[in-house]
Amino acid sequence: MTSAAAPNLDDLRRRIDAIDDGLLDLIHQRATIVGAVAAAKRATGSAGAFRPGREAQVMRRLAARHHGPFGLATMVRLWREIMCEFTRLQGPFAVAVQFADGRPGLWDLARDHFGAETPMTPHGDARAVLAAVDGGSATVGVLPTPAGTADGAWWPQLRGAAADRARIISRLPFASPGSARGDGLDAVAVARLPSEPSGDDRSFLALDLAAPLPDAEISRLAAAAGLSIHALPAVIDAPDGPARLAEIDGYVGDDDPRLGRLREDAGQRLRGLTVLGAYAIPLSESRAG
Ligand SMILES: O=C(O)C(=O)C[C@]1(C(=O)O)C=C[C@@H](O)C=C1
Repeated sequence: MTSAAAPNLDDLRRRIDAIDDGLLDLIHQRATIVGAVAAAKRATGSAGAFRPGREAQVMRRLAARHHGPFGLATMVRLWREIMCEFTRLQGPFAVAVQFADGRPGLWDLARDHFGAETPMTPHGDARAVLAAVDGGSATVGVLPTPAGTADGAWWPQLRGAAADRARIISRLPFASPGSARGDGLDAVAVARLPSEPSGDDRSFLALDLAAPLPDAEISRLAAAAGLSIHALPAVIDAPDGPARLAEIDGYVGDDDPRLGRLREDAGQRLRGLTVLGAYAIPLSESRAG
């Protein structure tokens, strides 16, 4: 009877070295291709390096392919770092984060999502984060996901008609909160980018109402227009009537014809309707992160 020779540690490490060399060579090849992607974007006048919809598609494809003992969440972290580096290589990329009351949860989520080498600045409140995004000193702002009736809610500030206004463009964490010091915290990212669908999205609408409307009536009006309400997570009282935040299943762009139908059916009850943005549904909702 022959027994298989015990693996030789030096041989195994030589194989690891060869794999590491191969991985690094592939990353260098990827850099060359991303350089060509940037040139192609410039040639077609296609705005901006950062494409959160495309990044979500890349992550979903890799997550579907992924198997074995190497953790999915760690794989996502590696690719987040890779894609953030390739975003920075195409142009300035900086992140403004709400970091209030010494609570570092959003900072951790932002750093994990946008990369350890991306410049990040802390801001004491959401208004300052949005000012940094509007003023261009930050490409992206990271803010708590809107909920409830909080005073100083930031989402009403995204209402407006300007085509280049800041919009919600992603939700964090995309896979796992890791060791973020936030205890279940989740965040959204805002940026002055044209929003683009990832193929599996949710959208945020601000509904400026003339008077309070029951949730069931909002859902009925939305359904009649072909829109499915995922949640009605937040409301504020404004002098002319309440503003409701609606989270919609699927992607809704500024010129979605369903919005016209909703305006028509709601009539005087709806004073204003703004698309606040959309986000790719995180992997953590469809698969353990
Ligand atoms: O596909 C692009 O547009 C790229 O710029 C490439 C890339 C990547 O590294 O895969 C980098 C940045 C974008 O946010 C999305 C993807």
